[in-house]
Amino acid sequence: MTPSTKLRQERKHKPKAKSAGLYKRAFQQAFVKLHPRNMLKNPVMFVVWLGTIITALVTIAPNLFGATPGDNPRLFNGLITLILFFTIVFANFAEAVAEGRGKAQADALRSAKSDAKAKKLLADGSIQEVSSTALRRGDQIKVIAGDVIPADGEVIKGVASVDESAITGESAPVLKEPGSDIASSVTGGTRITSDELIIRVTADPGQGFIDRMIGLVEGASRSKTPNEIALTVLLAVLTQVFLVVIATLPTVSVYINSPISIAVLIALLVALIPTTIGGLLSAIGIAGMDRVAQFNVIATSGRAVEACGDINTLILDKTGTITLGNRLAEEFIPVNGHSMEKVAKVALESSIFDETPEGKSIVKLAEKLGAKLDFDPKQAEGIEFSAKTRMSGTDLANEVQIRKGAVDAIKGFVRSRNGKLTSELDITFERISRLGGTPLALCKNDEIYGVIYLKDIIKPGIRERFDQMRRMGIKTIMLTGDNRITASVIAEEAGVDDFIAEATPEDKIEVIRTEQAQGKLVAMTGDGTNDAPALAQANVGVAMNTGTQAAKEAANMVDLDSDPTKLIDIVTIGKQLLITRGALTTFSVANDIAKYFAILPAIFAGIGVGTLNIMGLASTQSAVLSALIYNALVIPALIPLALTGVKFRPLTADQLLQRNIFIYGLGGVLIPFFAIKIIDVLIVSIGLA
Ligand SMILES: Nc1ncnc2c1ncn2[C@@H]1O[C@H](COP(=O)(O)OP(=O)(O)OP(=O)(O)O)[C@@H](O)[C@H]1O
Ligand SMILES: [K+]
Ligand SMILES: [Mg+2]
Repeated sequence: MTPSTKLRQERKHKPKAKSAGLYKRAFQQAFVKLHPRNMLKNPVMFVVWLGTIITALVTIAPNLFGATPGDNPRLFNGLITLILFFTIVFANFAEAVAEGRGKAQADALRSAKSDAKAKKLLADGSIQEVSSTALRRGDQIKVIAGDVIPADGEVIKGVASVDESAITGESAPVLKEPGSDIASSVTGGTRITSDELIIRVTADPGQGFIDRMIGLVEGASRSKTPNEIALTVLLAVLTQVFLVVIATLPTVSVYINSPISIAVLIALLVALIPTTIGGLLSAIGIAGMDRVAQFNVIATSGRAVEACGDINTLILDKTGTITLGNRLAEEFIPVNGHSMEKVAKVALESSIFDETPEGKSIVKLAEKLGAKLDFDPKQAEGIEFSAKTRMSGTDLANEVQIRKGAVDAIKGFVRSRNGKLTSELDITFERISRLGGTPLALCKNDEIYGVIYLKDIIKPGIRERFDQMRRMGIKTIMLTGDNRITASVIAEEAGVDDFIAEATPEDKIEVIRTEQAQGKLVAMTGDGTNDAPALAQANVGVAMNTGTQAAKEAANMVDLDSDPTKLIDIVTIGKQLLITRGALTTFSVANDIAKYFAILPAIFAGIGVGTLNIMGLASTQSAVLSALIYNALVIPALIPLALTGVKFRPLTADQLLQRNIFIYGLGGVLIPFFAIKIIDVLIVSIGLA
């Protein structure tokens, strides 16, 4: 099995045998994590950790803090110590399982990485073999067929095919060549399968794409997100409040002449502080990033995944996102009395240097119609398409300028040369646009020859996805460089909430800023260098892996499959992460009510307040033990939910909140009543209390 197929399988489905090993390792890790330095990171569990030490002490010396009530304090204190210890181990286990899934992925990635030798080009043109770790940004290297590309870089010379399956899992080779934004970027760890390339290194060792991916999936650079920090602080405050309340109990108990043992006090404290969510919190966060990775999306931070859950506005471009994107020339429509032969010839001339799919399809259609070049391309110059000019074309030696592009752009070009504009052009433009196609006007100097009809198809099922977004309360905006009519037809058909046509790269940032100024969180997906500023401006920017280096660096997520509609899945995962955290917090806090009623009678046992024992538990000791055992077991019981997330439904945030408070709040109050009662019956029957 090659590393890449291995990686791919890892991503798509995890074999069962592997997960057995994963749990075993996680269990070992759970004990390693008992180190106080690690425990200090989690205030709630640290309190349990301190409690365990104290109960261990009073197991050895029951009268350490004064005489203890009860028949066999050693056994009782020993049992509490054991249960508390496992409460911590279970919490550590949850985190270790979540981390372990990432580690398995990182191992697969590492096997795709090579420490191969690199052929470095020296200033005098000679080649020196160096270790790939010796390469620096700006170095030039040579790779030949069969080599693993030793570093991330940009092709400056040569044309070759590269197998990128180590990253994308897609085995079809990709053509790499200089110049074109997209095709010129290569990733270290991928393999060149034909010819040779000269590459300028763009990343220092350890900073490359695969290195970053490994770091991310391993959680090395996973820092707590603002939401997570806020919740940790809240849980710490809650813990402190309970600590103060319980610290006052001994005074009260002396006053009412009902002495309470230190072990019972600690048991009550641990039962009341939010150990369930405290124990599962980091596992939930790690699992969120992991789920995004399962979708073949690399998030640069947990914060980015989380931000997805709060997104109000989703900005998508038209071509390739809402439509299939293989915008191909369907037809040439002559205007101003020109013949089809003439139009096909000018169309061919306009596109011989155009490497975009649009350009290549125009050449193909023109050649099919019999068009031939009557000049030497070496004597001509290609004018590359840019999103700003919305035109491309060819300049001939004799000052002849051939252009094709957005109709208003070409009209501007012809007008500036005092050319004549006719209504025939406008009619054709409108007819194509109404079909949802993209019309490109075609001109040679000041003369318009015809219109090229670029046909594109809306992706199947996209309408349903936008409906789903709407139900979640997310507004969708289509942003396109195309004309208003085409944009409105596609927007209508696809069912987006709003659209903006004839958008320049500057407009894209402006749209995002406007939304953000209204307090909205914006997600956007894009692939071009001209999308980079907008990707950086958006709260969540998802770059396509096929996109340019600039786009990938500006974004906070990279989609390895380059499927722009995945933004919709990522938003779902982000939402799910926030919902899961909220649901388990609700459940954790609601649990306290039952645990409180279970332990309370034990506190006041000395004054015989039997009526407080509403759960009818066997004895004060069995009540304390049952509540604590439940408290410990609920953590591993909820690990699967913490890792896979609460099932997601496309509802608005308010509807979801109500629903979850109902399910996890009410469930959280009721479940422990039954569970603690059952545990009580069990431990009495085996004679533990
Ligand atoms: N190769 C090309 N040559 C000339 N003109 C082009 C070419 N490709 C696109 N155009 C014109 O430029 C306009 C803007 O194209 P561009 O690809 O920048 O759109 P965009 O802003 O990325 O939006 P979208 O991808 O949603 O269409 C197109 O609508 C078309 O009229
Ligand atoms: K608790
Ligand atoms: Mg585009």
